[in-house]
Amino acid sequence: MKTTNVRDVAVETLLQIEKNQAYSHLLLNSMIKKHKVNEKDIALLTEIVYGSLQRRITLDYFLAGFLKKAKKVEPWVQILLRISIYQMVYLDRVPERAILFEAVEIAKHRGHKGIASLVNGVLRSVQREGIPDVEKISDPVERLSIKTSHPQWLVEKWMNQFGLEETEKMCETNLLPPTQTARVNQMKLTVDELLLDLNNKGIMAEPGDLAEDGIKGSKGNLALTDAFSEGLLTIQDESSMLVARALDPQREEKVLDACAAPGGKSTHIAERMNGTGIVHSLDLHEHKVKLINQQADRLDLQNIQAEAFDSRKVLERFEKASFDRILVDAPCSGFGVIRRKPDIKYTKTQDDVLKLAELQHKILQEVAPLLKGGGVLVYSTCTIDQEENGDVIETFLENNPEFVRNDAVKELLPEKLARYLSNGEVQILPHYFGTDGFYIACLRKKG
Ligand SMILES: C[S@@+](CC[C@H](N)C(=O)[O-])C[C@H]1O[C@@H](n2cnc3c(N)ncnc32)[C@H](O)[C@@H]1O
Repeated sequence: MKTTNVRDVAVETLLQIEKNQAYSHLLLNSMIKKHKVNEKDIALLTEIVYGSLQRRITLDYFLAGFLKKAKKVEPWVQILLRISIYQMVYLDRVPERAILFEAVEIAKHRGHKGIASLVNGVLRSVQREGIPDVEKISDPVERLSIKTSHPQWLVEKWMNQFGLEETEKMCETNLLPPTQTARVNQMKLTVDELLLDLNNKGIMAEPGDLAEDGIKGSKGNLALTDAFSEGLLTIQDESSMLVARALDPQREEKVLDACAAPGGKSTHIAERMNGTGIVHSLDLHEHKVKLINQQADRLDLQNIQAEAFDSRKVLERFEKASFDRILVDAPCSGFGVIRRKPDIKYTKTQDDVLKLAELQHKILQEVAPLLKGGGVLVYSTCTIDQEENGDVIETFLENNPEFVRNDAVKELLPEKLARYLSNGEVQILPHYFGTDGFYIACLRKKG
């Protein structure tokens, strides 16, 4: 594949993400397959797609001054200009001459000569005049929004929740590529044994930064290793690995995972139980249940029973007080995983947050009676939004006085986390440890 086409595939991918609100990671994978993008070009394509998506607001701000005289351009032209400016500003290794040439070629073949000359004109002006200095924007919300490409409403919301300094650090971290991490299947081997095995095979990996089950890989895709196919590891973010630790399932217990697909935490729970007992893994969507089963098969776990079921109706399916432990890893806005899914910051709205909080509350309320007295309930999300996290737990505890916060959870979680843990709950922000942003609350039922 010629490099020109890589940029064209980038334009097509970004156009579809915008038009169909498709998830960037899923769409990019299918475009790579469809256009048979070779190994060498995948890195550049990924960088251009993610980079220009991550910095969309910033790039549009850079472009606005140069597009002033042009009438509103078509979406594909805007995207072509964005990816070109992205490469000019953020990618040192691509010569500007090549960027301009290829942008003009794409404009010619997708549009006509007039558009090609507009694209050429805009990019040449950027080259000549340089981009505006975002640090000069005086309003702090607007400056942070444009500098780190997060919508203003989100920056404002986070500033109210965390203050300017934390919000700034978080927004900057959201622009960084995520570290590749995996969870070691400790039913089969230890972290040290797996690291030795990987390093012997030339795969560079080292212990994780936060979770005791975690490793991080520097080069190559851990999902393509023999260790992955042999069920020795599972791709998972380190903050996510803390959830099963907080739940602390014991051998032979009966556990409910109310929102389980694709099965990252169910399989961890099942591993922690050493393949004994039973984990009932529910998910609303039939097609996602298949993903849980695939992971359980790969890891050779016999103690997971996955089924499609709406957790808002579990009382029709299970008996009250029949579970030792329950996990609600709830559907959420995903504001903690913006590094991986940048489209989230442009598509999710405050209305979504409110609807999600309602759903989260309904699920928690429904599963609560299923827990035995003395049992543990863990609620987690991959968001950093107070309304979906602390507020949901606060309301749940008000409505369910038989539940209390389980501060003992701090003994189960890494020492490093202690300063962020209080009253059995922790909000991890992405810049604390370079992990996803995550919320975990651990509760106990009296009795
Ligand atoms: C955050 S994801 C779970 C991730 C999973 N625990 C893991 O670690 O791989 C939330 C899941 O909840 C599911 N979900 C949404 N509404 C649900 C409902 N009413 N009942 C059961 N599952 C639901 C979604 O399909 C989604 O797969």
